Amino acid sequence: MNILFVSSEVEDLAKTGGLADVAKALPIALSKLDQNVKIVTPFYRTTANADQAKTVFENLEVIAGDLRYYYSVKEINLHGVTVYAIDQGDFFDREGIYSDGYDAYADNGERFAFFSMAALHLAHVLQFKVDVVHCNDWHTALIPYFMKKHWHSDPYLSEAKSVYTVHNGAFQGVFNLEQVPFLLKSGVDHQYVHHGMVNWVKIAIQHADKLVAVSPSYAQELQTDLGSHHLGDLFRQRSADITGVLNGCDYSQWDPATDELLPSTYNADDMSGKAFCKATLQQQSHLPVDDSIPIIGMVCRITDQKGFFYLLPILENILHHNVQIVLCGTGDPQFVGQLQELSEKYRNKFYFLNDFSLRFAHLITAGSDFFLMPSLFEPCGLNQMYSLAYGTLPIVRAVGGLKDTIVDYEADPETCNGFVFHHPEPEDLLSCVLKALLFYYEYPEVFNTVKHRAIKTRFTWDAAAQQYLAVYNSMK
Ligand SMILES: Nc1ncnc2c1ncn2[C@@H]1O[C@H](COP(=O)(O)OP(=O)(O)O[C@H]2O[C@H](CO)[C@@H](O)[C@H](O)[C@H]2O)[C@@H](O)[C@H]1O
Repeated sequence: MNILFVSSEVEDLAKTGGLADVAKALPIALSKLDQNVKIVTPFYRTTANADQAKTVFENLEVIAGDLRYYYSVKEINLHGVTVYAIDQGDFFDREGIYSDGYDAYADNGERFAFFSMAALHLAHVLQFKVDVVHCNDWHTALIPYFMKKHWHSDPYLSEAKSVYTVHNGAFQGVFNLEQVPFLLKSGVDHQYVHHGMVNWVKIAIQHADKLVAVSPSYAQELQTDLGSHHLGDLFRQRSADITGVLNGCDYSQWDPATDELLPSTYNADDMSGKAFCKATLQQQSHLPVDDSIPIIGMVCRITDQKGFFYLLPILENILHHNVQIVLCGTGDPQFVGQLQELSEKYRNKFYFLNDFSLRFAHLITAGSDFFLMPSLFEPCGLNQMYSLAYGTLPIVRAVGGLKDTIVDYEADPETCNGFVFHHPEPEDLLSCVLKALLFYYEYPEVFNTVKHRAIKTRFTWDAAAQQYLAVYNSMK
């Protein structure tokens, strides 16, 4: 099949979160299944590996009404998969990807409406006869609509079907139409405009041939009022076309046996290197180096989604116990401020790195005993899979993909691989963390057995790619 995979971020090139991990690993896994995949993504100022990019087209033009937009295309080889990076300086040659800091760029709608159309235009320019256009999250959510409205008689796109994957349904691309000249001028049917506003994800739900959620539980949750980010009615109307496909874990990047970012590698048969990683983590976090103290690690965007509003009220309570916490993340300035205050107050117990650091993320994953993900919602979650692979036991809320991947000790001692709580409330979270700590101190042998079980768990991208292929084939 000829697959055009369109994503606003791709790991190794540009990344702010889990979408990037998927946009690299899934196309590579699909190409290993002999599919012809081409990735399209923006060429940002911060795009890494830019030195390897070669310009393959210049001065291409897309038109929206009387507006003309010009762009070039750079080609990059990503482990055998061709990436076409849309180079449009006004839109993408900036400090950040979506924002300069915390505030989103005011013209994000315009930037990604253009990008979505340019991705389709590029398929035409390449004379790539597309079977499936696979779009991801709000940035590319207009694509299924553009395909029907503007490309229905194009020789390369007229027979193409569209798949829309929901990685995070909370971000819906809601814009005032007046502030998106590209969309305004290219024409949008009036039923999608409410009080001057357009919700791109709503349009994708109505126009994509198939919808995929990044875990089976999230596919269910999207069809409930509570878990659908207010889109439940629309998702329910498409229930026959929604599939849940659990993301995989990219073990070429996340395997403690081969991880070049770690001070010491280790594997299930010899986990001594993990203790060295723990000591290094304690050292780099300016915490007492002591193997007997359990470390709870966290790596994430610091947002409501990740549960900070009910973690913060009990963080001090956790810190009163014999434990260390290491957190690496960026996000909401208010949460960040509170976390910084706490880390100063508990210098010997809590280290907070307010940064985006791949190296430190790997060190936390390897050096911690527990990995905390108290998410309010979690479409799939990747870090719990990474931490399992490193023998680091996840403490998670039973939601979305966390529910599909982590089994609590009390639910099933034979298959358990972590600790699970249910209600997004401080008390529930606290008692789960304390239970995990008790387990660490009181039952070291069982803890060890579960660690060994965790490190052997596998969630492969091959399995996920096979399921996506089944979705693509179902549209033929
Ligand atoms: N400060 C930091 N330093 C270094 N690395 C950092 C970091 N903060 C985050 N990361 C990395 O970014 C990625 C985050 O992935 P997640 O899947 O956990 O969350 P995200 O909410 O972004 O993704 C959304 O899309 C993905 C993909 O489908 C879903 O799994 C998820 O549930 C959904 O919310 C991980 O690779 C993590 O290590």
